[in-house]
Amino acid sequence: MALAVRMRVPCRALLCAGAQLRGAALGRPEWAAGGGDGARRFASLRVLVEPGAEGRVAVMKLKNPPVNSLSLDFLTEFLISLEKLENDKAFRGVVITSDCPNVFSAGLDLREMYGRNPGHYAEYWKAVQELWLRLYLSNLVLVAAINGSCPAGGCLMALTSDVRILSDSPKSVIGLNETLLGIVAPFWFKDTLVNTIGHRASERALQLGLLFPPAEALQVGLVDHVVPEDQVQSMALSVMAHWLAIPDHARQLTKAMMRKATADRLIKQREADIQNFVSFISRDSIQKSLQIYLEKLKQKKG
Ligand SMILES: CCCCCCCC/C=C\C/C=C/C(=O)SCCNC(=O)CCNC(=O)[C@H](O)C(C)(C)COP(=O)(O)OP(=O)(O)OC[C@H]1O[C@@H](n2cnc3c(N)ncnc32)[C@H](O)[C@@H]1OP(=O)(O)O
Repeated sequence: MALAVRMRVPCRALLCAGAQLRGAALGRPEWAAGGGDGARRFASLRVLVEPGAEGRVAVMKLKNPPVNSLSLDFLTEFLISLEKLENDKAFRGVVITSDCPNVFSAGLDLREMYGRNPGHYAEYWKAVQELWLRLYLSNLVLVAAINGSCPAGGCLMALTSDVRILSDSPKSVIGLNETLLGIVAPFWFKDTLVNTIGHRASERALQLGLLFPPAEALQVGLVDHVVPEDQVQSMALSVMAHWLAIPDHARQLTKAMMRKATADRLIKQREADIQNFVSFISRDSIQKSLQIYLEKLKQKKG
């Protein structure tokens, strides 16, 4: 337990203080309790939290339409929700899934990284780091019920979970496709992938910006199960029951033992990583790549 306590992420209080302020700015500082489960069911604008099973599992539904892009407001609300669950001793596991049809998450919000100022980029990147650290080091059992497309930052989020279930649908592609946008996956995205599928498979996947369809994602070990779309959540809850059969303290210490060194690499150089991001994303050539990519996304419709 001591290790688990030591692993708590630094700067969390700072970000959450900022998060509450941001919540106030949104005019929605309070969590709305509702339903028969009282305080156990709560929601912000962009994250729904519902009881999953036997009162010890929560289901977090990402609800940032149309594509669950990880905007700064979304990240803030997600982090507050997660902290609430971490602090509630009743919860031992969380299933993370999407409330948006056909998309788990479109990844980082490109509008947060395009045409803004360095201060904004720094604030955004700090929130992205915080999301990864909080999820990667979570004491809870996390199961990603990936019910749709899961590129880049969406894939990173899924990779922080202990288990990944992917829906068997042509839309459900998953991977770190950053190179396709003309950008580079940061080292801690890469580390998380390597820890999941190994070095050679990661090298290929990262350089080519591969988005794996379900059968290939399963084969390479990017996901643990592929099931029909309507069974993703029930499978997630059934896998969760298996993981919850293990005593928490032993499982948490083992998880920490497996993940701490990877997390520490970022923790030791958070500020430098922010500065790297700001200078990289501010380059004219990178802004141009993002502009072209955003235009392509728009044209796809018309
Ligand atoms: C030297 C080392 C230095 C290191 C520095 C590190 C730098 C690296 C930085 C960051 C890493 C980046 C990580 C990321 O996550 S980048 C985001 C990658 N995401 C994607 O490529 C997905 C893009 N989206 C799609 O492919 C599709 O939208 C879809 C498959 C998810 C869903 O398709 P569909 O249902 O058909 O929806 P639309 O495409 O029509 O989209 C609807 C709407 O949403 C907008 N949109 C889509 N994705 C995003 C996004 N990620 N951010 C913001 N907005 C997005 C899209 O433009 C449409 O908008 P509209 O036309 O205004 O309606």
